[in-house]
Amino acid sequence: MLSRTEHRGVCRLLSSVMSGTESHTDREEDYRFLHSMLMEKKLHLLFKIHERLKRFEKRSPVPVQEHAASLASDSLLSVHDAVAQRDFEPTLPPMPDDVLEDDEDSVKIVSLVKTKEPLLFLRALFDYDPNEDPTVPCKDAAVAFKRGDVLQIVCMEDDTWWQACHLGVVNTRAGLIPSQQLHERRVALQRPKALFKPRRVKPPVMEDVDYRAITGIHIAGLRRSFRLGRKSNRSRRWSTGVHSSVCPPTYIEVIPYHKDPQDRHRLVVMVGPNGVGVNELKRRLLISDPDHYGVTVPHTTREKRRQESEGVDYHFVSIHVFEEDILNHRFIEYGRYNGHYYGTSLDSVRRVMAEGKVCLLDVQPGKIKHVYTFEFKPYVVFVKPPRVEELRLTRRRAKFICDDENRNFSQDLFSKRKPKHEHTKHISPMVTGIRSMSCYVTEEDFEDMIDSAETMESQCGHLFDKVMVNGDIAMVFRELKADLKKVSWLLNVGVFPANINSRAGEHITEGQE
Ligand SMILES: Nc1ncnc2c1ncn2[C@@H]1O[C@H](COP(=O)(O)OP(=O)(O)OP(=O)(O)O)[C@@H](O)[C@H]1O
Repeated sequence: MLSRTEHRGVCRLLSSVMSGTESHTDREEDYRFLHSMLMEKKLHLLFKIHERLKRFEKRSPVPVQEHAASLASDSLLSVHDAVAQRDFEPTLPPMPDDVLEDDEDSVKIVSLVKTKEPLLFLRALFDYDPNEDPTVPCKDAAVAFKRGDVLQIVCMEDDTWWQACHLGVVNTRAGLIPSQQLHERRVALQRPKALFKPRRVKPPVMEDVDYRAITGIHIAGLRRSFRLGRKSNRSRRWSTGVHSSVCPPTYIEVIPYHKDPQDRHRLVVMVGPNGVGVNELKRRLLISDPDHYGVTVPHTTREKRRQESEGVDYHFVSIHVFEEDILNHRFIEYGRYNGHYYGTSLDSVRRVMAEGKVCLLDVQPGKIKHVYTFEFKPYVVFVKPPRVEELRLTRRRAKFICDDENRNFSQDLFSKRKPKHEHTKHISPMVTGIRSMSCYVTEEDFEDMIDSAETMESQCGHLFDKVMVNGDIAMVFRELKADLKKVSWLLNVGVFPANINSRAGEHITEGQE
């Protein structure tokens, strides 16, 4: 901007120019042209530059270098040459020979070059509060966020501090956030402390070597899905040694996802520790809208019972067919119980989705990867327990219900629990003819649940789209239902495997995790 005095000077000069030219411009349009040209802002700036140079000249500057002029000319020429030879463009690899041998008339090679410019939205996988960070260069210039928040990245040039703003927040401003590298370094420094954190470690339970890997319990018309090994020695389920090899969760790239009316619903995967309430929530969703929600029908190699129907209770298949499906990676998870195979297939998920329903799938966190594909676009809900005080309050009357088939299994599992009624009917109004027993949960189960949730979160937290603390069941259910109605979700892309649908269904034998 010109200063007031400079502006006044320029105006005076220009008006004198104008008055001087009046005698030479006899046409109105010439006059207008000259007027607009002389009043141009750029011209004023040129005057200003000229003024400055004149002032600089008066100081009789000495050349910094003797050859500055030739250097300037050299650099100018080298820039010229780079532009002329299009040197600034990325170098493409040579055309592969075999392509040229093909019968194709013409070949077009398209190369997508990713520059350093951020394209991304990131979902934060940890909480950050600049007020608690003594290393932040300026607290006011930093952005606080909670795990799960989606951040729009503005600049990633600095290795330590990136710039980002919250997505979808009105009047949001960009600010500093710790870079992935910085957060990883910090976690690595804290890790030794975490490793020495006292944890309850239980000795392995020998009976579990032959534990029943599968349940098939009716709960309100839905068969309990195969969380294989859920009932096993829980201290072993999340084996040690994983922490040391896994990078700490930092950020994950996400893309906006808008469901078109003709698109299938995304698969809803629900995970959580034993007894936290995953099935309870599934059951409530199903009852609330059976036309909208559906669950998978499992496969089994055991004999069909009188009261059961093919394709409703199970898909009854031969051992040969089942094993072939295992080899062809058709199962998300499978296992053996009492010498029979049980499993949840990818096709059973597809079937529910093809009916236009939201498929509710309940798997172990370790199996999420089998459905983490563009086909299923899973929305992963992690159900975690509240603090132990709230658990005690809310679960005082909660029971684990098992039918006859799983009674022995249940007795193994909950050996510490005292069965209240040996043979009571299921509380579910939709279940008939199944004798069941119920067991009260113990303090130890609560602790297990909390421990297990912590481990799941630290190991698979980056896969969770939604974390729900299951305290007040009515409230949690309302929140979940509202959440699942949202049409515009964000899809994690950072975790999609390169080879989609390649290998599903890891082999799990009895007692193996
Ligand atoms: N928020 C809650 N408040 C009170 N009771 C609850 C709550 N959530 C679940 N329950 C009860 O806790 C018991 C266990 O719940 P549920 O069967 O859904 O657990 P789960 O996560 O499916 O575990 P598992 O797969 O090991 O059976 C059930 O009796 C259920 O009704």
